[in-house]
Amino acid sequence: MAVYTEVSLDEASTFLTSLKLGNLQTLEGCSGGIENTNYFVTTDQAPYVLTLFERLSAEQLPFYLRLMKHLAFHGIPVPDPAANRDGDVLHSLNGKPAAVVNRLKGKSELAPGVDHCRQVGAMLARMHLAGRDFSMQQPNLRALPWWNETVPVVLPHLEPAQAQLLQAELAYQNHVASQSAYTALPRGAIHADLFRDNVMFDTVDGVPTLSGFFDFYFAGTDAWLFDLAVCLNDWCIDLPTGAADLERSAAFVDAYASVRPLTPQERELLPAMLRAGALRFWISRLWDWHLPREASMLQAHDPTHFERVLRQRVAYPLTLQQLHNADALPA
Ligand SMILES: Nc1ncnc2c1ncn2[C@@H]1O[C@H](COP(=O)(O)OP(=O)(O)OP(=O)(O)O)[C@@H](O)[C@H]1O
Ligand SMILES: N[C@@H](CCO)C(=O)O
Repeated sequence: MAVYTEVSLDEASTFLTSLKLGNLQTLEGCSGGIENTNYFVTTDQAPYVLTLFERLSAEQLPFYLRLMKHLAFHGIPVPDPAANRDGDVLHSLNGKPAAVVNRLKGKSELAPGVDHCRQVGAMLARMHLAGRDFSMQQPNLRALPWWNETVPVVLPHLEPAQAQLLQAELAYQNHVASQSAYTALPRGAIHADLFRDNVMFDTVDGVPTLSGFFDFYFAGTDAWLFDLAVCLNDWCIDLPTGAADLERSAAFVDAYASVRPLTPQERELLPAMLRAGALRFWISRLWDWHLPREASMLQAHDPTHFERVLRQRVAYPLTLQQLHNADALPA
């Protein structure tokens, strides 16, 4: 259940009218999601999603909402936050920060094939390029400094072999981050959490067609390659084992590179960033699992999944040369 703050028909109607989004027709609490209160609403103009932010601070929200607005303006299919007459996209409803965005068509594809990966890869690159002239900056709040802070907190909860892997990987990532190749990685606004459940596909003429990226609430400014690695670790693996699926990985990377060719440093650091992406979600899942926040509404995800992914990425580093048509990738 993802309605933590009730909104009545009258309250929603007044709110939507004030944003000039039309006359309310339906209001339905959305059962998906665990972070925010979401309502699907329809007016005589269009279908929308009304979100009341339960945990994110009003300090961080403008970055996420402005980024979505910027990307939507540049033709990337992402929810476009509605602005009031002063141009503000962050509103307030029933004591909570709130936003209204257009509702994306379709549904998530939780068992993606090669063609889904191709579409997401190409759109990810388009999104990175579209973010180049976004003027706001916010660090990725789940990056190396947070890993260094959080690893000591979760360590006491681990088995010795897990603790050893976690510490060794953190040391390795600190080393990678000190290298000149890492500093030279192109950077910009990244989604940072573009898993299968944060992308929609709609069926157009019988063909599954990407209809949007959403849930930008871990977005930040970071290496584009990290975003690509996070995606490969979710879209292009065998979920039960965490092993890379080479065909889907090649499709994803080729499609990405056909829009934005990878730099030599990105090609070099792909295996290291795949490990970084696995480490990031292993740490956050361990943190949510072992240290649930008081009155938390989060249902923690299984941390051992990302331990498996990390072990796979360490044991079998995925290089571009391994991908079937890696030679054809632009350098
Ligand atoms: N703009 C949108 N268009 C269509 N559906 C949406 C949109 N935003 C959210 N949804 C739907 O609402 C569900 C919950 O949204 P979202 O994932 O953003 O919630 P959340 O509470 O932030 O949760 P979590 O981080 O757990 O995924 C999504 O799975 C999706 O089905
Ligand atoms: N995608 C994250 C959850 C946060 O949205 C995970 O699978 O751990």
